[in-house]
Amino acid sequence: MMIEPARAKLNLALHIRGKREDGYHELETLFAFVEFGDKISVDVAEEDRLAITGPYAEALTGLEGDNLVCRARDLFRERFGIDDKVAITLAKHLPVASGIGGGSADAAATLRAMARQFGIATDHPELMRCAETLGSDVPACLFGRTAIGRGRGEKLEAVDDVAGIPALLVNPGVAVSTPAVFARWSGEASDGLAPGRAIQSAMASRNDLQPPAIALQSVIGDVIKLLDRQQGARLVRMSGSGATCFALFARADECHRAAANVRAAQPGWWCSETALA
Ligand SMILES: C[C@](O)(CO)[C@H](O)COP(=O)(O)OP(=O)(O)OC[C@H]1O[C@@H](n2ccc(N)nc2=O)[C@H](O)[C@@H]1O
Ligand SMILES: Nc1ncnc2c1ncn2[C@@H]1O[C@H](COP(=O)(O)OP(=O)(O)OP(=O)(O)O)[C@@H](O)[C@H]1O
Repeated sequence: MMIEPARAKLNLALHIRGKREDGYHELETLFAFVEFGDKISVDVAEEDRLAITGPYAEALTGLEGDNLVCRARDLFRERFGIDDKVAITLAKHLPVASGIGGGSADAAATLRAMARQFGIATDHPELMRCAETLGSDVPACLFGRTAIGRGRGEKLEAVDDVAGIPALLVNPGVAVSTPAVFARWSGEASDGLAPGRAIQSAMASRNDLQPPAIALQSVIGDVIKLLDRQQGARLVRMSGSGATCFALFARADECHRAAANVRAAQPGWWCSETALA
C-alpha cells in the first residue's frame, strides 16, 4: 500500500497580472505548504473503491466520480495505459472549498501514490501534464515545494526553503466559490510580486483576491482582524480565493497562544496550528 500526504497549500501572496482570452487569470503567486493536510492511500484491488474518512468526509459525499481523487486515478491510468483496479482511502481533514487547495492536494497525492504503486518515477514529465489537466493548483501541489507560480499557476519556479515557520490557519466556516471571487476582481492588473526572499517578498506583496472575497463574505475581514491582533503575527493574509486565512509567527509559543485565543473567541471556527513544510 502506498501512502502519500496531501498537504494544504497556502498562497503567501497572489497578484493578478490580467485576464486571459480563455477566461482564466494570469497570476504571479507564492505557493507554500504546511505540514497539516489530508492523506491518500492506494492499494491494488479487485474493484475500484474510494473510501473517505475524517472530519470533512461528509462534505464530499455524493461527489463520487467528480471527486478529484477519482479524476486523478482515471487520468493516470489513461495516460500510462494501466488497467489495474485500485482501492483508495482519502482521510479528509481539510475544509472543502476553503482556499487551501484540499482537492488539488488530494489529486496530486493520488498521482504520486499511483506512480509509486505502478513503478513510475514521481518526476515523470507526464505526471505534471496530468496535474495541469486536473486544475490550476494541482501542478504546484505535485511539485510540493515553496515556489512562484505564473500563468494559470502551472509555471513553477522553486524559491528558498521556508520550512518550520509556525503557521496558524483559520477558517470561519463559509465555503467560497473560486470563480465567483475571480469574477469580482477589480480588473486593475498588478505588478509582479515584490522582490526578495520568500517571506520578505510575501510581506511586501498582497493577495488581490482578498478584497473581492471579503466583499462576498464579510466574516473573512473579521478573521483577518482577529489574527492581526495576535501577538507575534508577522504576516496575516487570506489564502487563494478564501475563506481560510493564515498568520505566520517567528516563534511556536506565539502561534500556540494565538491558536488558544482564536479557539476561545470563536469556538465554531476551524483552526489549525501547524508549520510551513
Ligand atoms: C485561487 C487559486 O487557488 C490560487 O492558487 C487558484 O488560482 C485556483 O486554483 P483551482 O481551484 O485549482 O482552479 P481551477 O479548478 O483550475 O479553476 C477554477 C476557476 O477559477 C478561476 N481561475 C482559476 C485559476 C486562474 N489562474 N484563473 C482563474 O480565473 C476560473 O474561473 C476557473 O474556472
Ligand atoms: N477530494 C476533494 N477534496 C475537496 N474538494 C473536492 C475534492 N474533489 C472534488 N472537490 C470539489 O472541488 C471544489 C473545490 O474544493 P477545494 O477544497 O479543492 O477548494 P479550495 O481549497 O478553494 O481550492 P483552491 O485553493 O485550489 O481554489 C469543492 O467544491 C468540491 O466540490
